[in-house]
Amino acid sequence: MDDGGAYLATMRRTAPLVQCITNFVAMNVMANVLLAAGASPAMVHDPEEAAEFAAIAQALTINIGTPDPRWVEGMLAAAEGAARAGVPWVLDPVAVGATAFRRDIGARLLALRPGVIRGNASEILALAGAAARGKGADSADPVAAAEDAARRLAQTSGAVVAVTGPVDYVTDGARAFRIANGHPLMPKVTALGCSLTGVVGAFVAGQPRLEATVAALACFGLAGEIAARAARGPASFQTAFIDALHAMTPDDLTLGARVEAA
Ligand SMILES: Nc1ncnc2c1ncn2[C@@H]1O[C@H](COP(=O)(O)OP(=O)(O)OP(=O)(O)O)[C@@H](O)[C@H]1O
Ligand SMILES: Cc1ncsc1CCO
Ligand SMILES: [Mg+2]
Repeated sequence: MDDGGAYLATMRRTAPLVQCITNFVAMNVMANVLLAAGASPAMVHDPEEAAEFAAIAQALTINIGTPDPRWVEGMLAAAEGAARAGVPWVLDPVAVGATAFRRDIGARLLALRPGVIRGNASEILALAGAAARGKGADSADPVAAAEDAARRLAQTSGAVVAVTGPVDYVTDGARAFRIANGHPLMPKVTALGCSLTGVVGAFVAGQPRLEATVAALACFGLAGEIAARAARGPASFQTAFIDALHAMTPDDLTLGARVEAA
């Protein structure tokens, strides 16, 4: 797992169409982050078209950040459409432990077998059925506390599970990696995690799920490190982050990725 650049190069070459069902907070920044990374985002969520669109996308991502019943119908239809068409899909279970509504949505989506689940530590703990201390969309648990839950969730769901935070942890239930890239300004910009879920979708389109997810996380974290050098605070950081993602070459990623087997 020492050539993250190859996964970035393939993603750029194919420029995958990524269908994003995401929250109202994330929609604009997520689309811009995906364009900067080299993918083609499309925000398509209504049940009238979500399943049909999933069959023409190269990846689908579903984020439950600001749900309502009609959007949930669109999420379920899209996940089913993706499964029928063999399109990989990524679940971002925002604040899944916070309310009964979110727990129910999380369980229904999990039953539709996401290829990857990407969340912060509190979200992965809650989705796995363990005690979690999430503070709404923010994590209140350390990544290390969610590693066992992530491994179990990967084994029971068949998904690759990514827990993000200061050091990310990714597992398919058998193998696992830690990714040390990133910067403390990243959680100070809302929806960067949601945007990362989109980038994970772009990387897993047509590529092996575990390795592509690790490469996506390293790429995202490295862009954060580069952006921090030019930033004066969270607002200028967001701008610099999109620029850094756009400027990153496959060689930059291979040299800058800090990935270790766990
Ligand atoms: N303290 C930190 N230091 C370095 N990198 C971090 C830190 N916290 C988060 N990150 C990085 O920020 C990115 C987003 O992860 P995070 O866990 O904050 O997502 P999230 O909680 O789902 O965010 P949001 O819900 O706001 O979209 C990841 O690339 C992660 O590695
Ligand atoms: C702040 C916030 N609230 C619901 S979704 C979201 C974006 C970060 O997950
Ligand atoms: Mg999140």
